[in-house]
Amino acid sequence: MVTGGDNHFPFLVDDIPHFTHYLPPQHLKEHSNPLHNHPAYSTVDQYFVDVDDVVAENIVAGKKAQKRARYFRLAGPRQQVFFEPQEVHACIVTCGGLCPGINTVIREIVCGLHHMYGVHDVVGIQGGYKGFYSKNTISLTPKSVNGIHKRGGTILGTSRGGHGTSKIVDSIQHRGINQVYIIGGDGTQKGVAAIYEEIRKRGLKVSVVGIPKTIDNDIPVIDKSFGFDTAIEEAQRAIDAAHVEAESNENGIGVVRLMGRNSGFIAMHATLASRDVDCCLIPESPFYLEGEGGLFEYIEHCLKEQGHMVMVIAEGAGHELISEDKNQIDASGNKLHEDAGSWLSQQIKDHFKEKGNISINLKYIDPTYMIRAVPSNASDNIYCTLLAHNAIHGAMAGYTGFTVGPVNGEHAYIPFQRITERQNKVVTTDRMWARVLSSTNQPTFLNPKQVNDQQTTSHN
Ligand SMILES: Nc1ncnc2c1ncn2[C@@H]1O[C@H](COP(=O)(O)OP(=O)(O)O)[C@@H](O)[C@H]1O
Ligand SMILES: O=P(O)(O)OC[C@H]1O[C@](O)(COP(=O)(O)O)[C@@H](O)[C@@H]1O
Ligand SMILES: [Mg+2]
Repeated sequence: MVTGGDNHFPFLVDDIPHFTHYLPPQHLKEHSNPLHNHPAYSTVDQYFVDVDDVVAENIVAGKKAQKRARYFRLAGPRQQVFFEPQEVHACIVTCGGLCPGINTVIREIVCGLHHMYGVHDVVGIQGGYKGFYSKNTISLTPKSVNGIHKRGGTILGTSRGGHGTSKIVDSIQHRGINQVYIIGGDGTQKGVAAIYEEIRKRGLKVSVVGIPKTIDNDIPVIDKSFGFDTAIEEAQRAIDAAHVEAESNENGIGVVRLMGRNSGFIAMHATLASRDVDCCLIPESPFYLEGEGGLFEYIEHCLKEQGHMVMVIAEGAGHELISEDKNQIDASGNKLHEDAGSWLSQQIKDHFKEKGNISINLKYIDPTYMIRAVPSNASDNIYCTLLAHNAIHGAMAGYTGFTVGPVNGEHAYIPFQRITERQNKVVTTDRMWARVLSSTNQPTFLNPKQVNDQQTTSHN
C-alpha cells in the first residue's frame, strides 16, 4: 500500500506525507542542505540518504514469508531541505507516562537543530498537550538543555488527557510554529495524527513529527522503544532483591511487580535477563490459581524443590481473575487496573494460611515508578540521539505526519497509521516466550486442547 506518497516505487511502500503533496509549489522553496558545508558531516562519504532509499519491514525470507514485502522510507538527511534555518520556529512537547531517555531526546532535538541546521528558535511546550493552550512556552537552547540527559523524567513536564486538536493547532498557528516534535506513546501518536490532519486541512506549512516513547514497548513496527533497555537493567535490581530475600528466608517467596498494562515485554525481558525468576506472569498469557497445573501447585513444587521462589508479574496480568471496576479509566482513557502484584501476594498468603501445610515468607516489591524515573543508560542515549536527529532530518526535508524509529536496525519514517492501528504484544506462540517458559520451568497454564491449538498456529 502506498499511502499518500509518490507512486513510482516498484514495490509496496508505506509512504509518509510531504509538503509537496498539499501545498502549492509557489509556497515552497527548496534549498541545499546546510550539512553540505558542515565541517563534521560534509567530509563523510554517503552521509546523505537517497530520497528513494527504503527499509524492508520484514527481512526474513522463506516459504512462509510474506509474498509482498512492505517498505518504509529510510530516515536521514536529504540533499535538499524545505526550510531556511532562520525560518524555522520549532517546538517540543512530551506526553503520557515517563520513560528513561525523554530528556536525551529533547536535548538532541535542540542541539541537533542548532548545530546541524543553524536553527536557534526552539521552544518547549510545558505539561503535555494541554500546555499548548494553557501555559507559556519556555525557550530551549543548547546551553539550557546541556546536562539534562543525566536526569530522569522530562524537563518539560507531561500529562494525560487534555488533547483538544483545534485548540492545539490554533496555538501552533498563533505562535508561528512550523516544526512540531511530539514525544509520546500510543495515545500520544493518535493525537499527533489528529494534529497533522488538522494542519493539512488548514493548508499550513508545519511539519508534525511523532517520536515514539513507551516504557511498555507496546508500539508496533519499531524494533523496540527507547528507555526499554534501561528499564530492563533497572528491573534487575528489584528482582535481585526479591531473590536475596526469598533465598534467605525459609519458604521465601519474592514477588516483583513490573510495568506493562497491556503488554508484558518488561516482565518477559527482565525475567530472561535475570535467570533467577521461577515464574513470569504477563497479560498475554492468562493463568489460574487452583488445581492441577495451576499457580498454587507450582509454588508448592518450587518451595519443596528449592526452598524459595521468585515471581515477576506485569501490572496487567491476571485481570480476568481480579474483581475490579472495569469502567475505571485515566484522563487519557486508558483502563485503570487494581494492583495485580498486591492482589496476587494476598491470594498466595491466604492460600497457604488456609492450607496450613507450609508456612511461607512472602515479600512484595513494587519498583515500577523507580524504574521509570531513572536516566537512560549509555545505549539508550545513543538510540535517543539517532531518533532526535532523524526526526529533524525528516522535518527539514519537508516530510510531515510521520513517526521515526528503528526497523530491523535501520531508522525509518513510518506513517502514523501503522503505529496506532494496533498495540505491540508478546506473542506467546513465539520462540521468545518459549525461552521464558524453559528458563523458569513454570506451567503453561494451558489445557491440552489449547496447547494443540497453539502448536498448529505457531509460525516461529
Ligand atoms: N485517540 C486519541 N486522540 C487524540 N489524543 C489522544 C488519543 N489518545 C490519547 N491521546 C492523548 O495523548 C496523550 C498521551 O496519551 P496516554 O495514553 O496518556 O499516554 P501515551 O501516549 O504514553 O500512551 C494524552 O494527552 C491524551 O489526551
Ligand atoms: O501512573 P501513570 O502515570 O498513569 O503511569 C502508569 C502507566 O504508565 C505506563 O508505564 C506506561 O504507559 P504509557 O505508555 O501510556 O505512558 C503503564 O505501564 C502504566 O500503567
Ligand atoms: Mg500508552
